[in-house]
Amino acid sequence: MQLNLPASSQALELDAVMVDLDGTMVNTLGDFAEALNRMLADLQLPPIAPQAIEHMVGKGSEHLIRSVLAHVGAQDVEGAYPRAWQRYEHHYLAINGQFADVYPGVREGLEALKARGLRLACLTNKPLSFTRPLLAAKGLDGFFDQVFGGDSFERKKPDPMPLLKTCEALGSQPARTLMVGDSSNDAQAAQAAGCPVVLMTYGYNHGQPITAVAAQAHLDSLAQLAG
Ligand SMILES: O=C(O)COP(=O)(O)O
Ligand SMILES: [Mg+2]
Repeated sequence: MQLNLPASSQALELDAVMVDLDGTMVNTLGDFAEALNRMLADLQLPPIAPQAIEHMVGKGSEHLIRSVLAHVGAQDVEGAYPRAWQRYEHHYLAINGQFADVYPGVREGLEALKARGLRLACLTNKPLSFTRPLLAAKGLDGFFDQVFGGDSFERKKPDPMPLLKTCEALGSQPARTLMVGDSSNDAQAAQAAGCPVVLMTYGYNHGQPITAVAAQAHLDSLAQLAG
């Protein structure tokens, strides 16, 4: 089907859409802050502010934990990492979704894409064991034919591998499969995979303006895809 992008003369010929999770569908900064600060308390390390965490989200949990340990001045990041991961996983699963909200327009946008007969996948760098319960808790799980996390494949976004594997699972050509994301990781992966990409302006992009990242469109709400 054809998808017309707002503020663009471009129409995309699509069979499927891959949708990122953190910063695109759900504002999970509160969950990250809660789980990370409980982890830091267990390790007897100082807390971290949510604004600092926002710049570290996007490249998966391993990268996030290492960045946080370095930020709070852990003496030996690699030495502290195994226990940090174990405490983080424990706390994240305990609070998953309690400090997180679905962004306005997400349900409307997903409903509109589904109504047009597009196959949908959730493709996130978040571990799959965190992803499935979060989608269910927010009532978003029913939209997706496929759900893949940062540990579903050998490599994560910005590598194109997760997108190519997801296209395969959806039975859709990359050029006819739209990536909807919020960060340069999504855009780089899409470009390398040969997928069109649209970027949401409200998410997390390592503290850099997302409008500086090339995309078919930059949108303030997923509901704009419904138009
Ligand atoms: O967990 C992360 O690092 C970010 O996840 P995302 O790919 O859904 O933005
Ligand atoms: Mg994201």
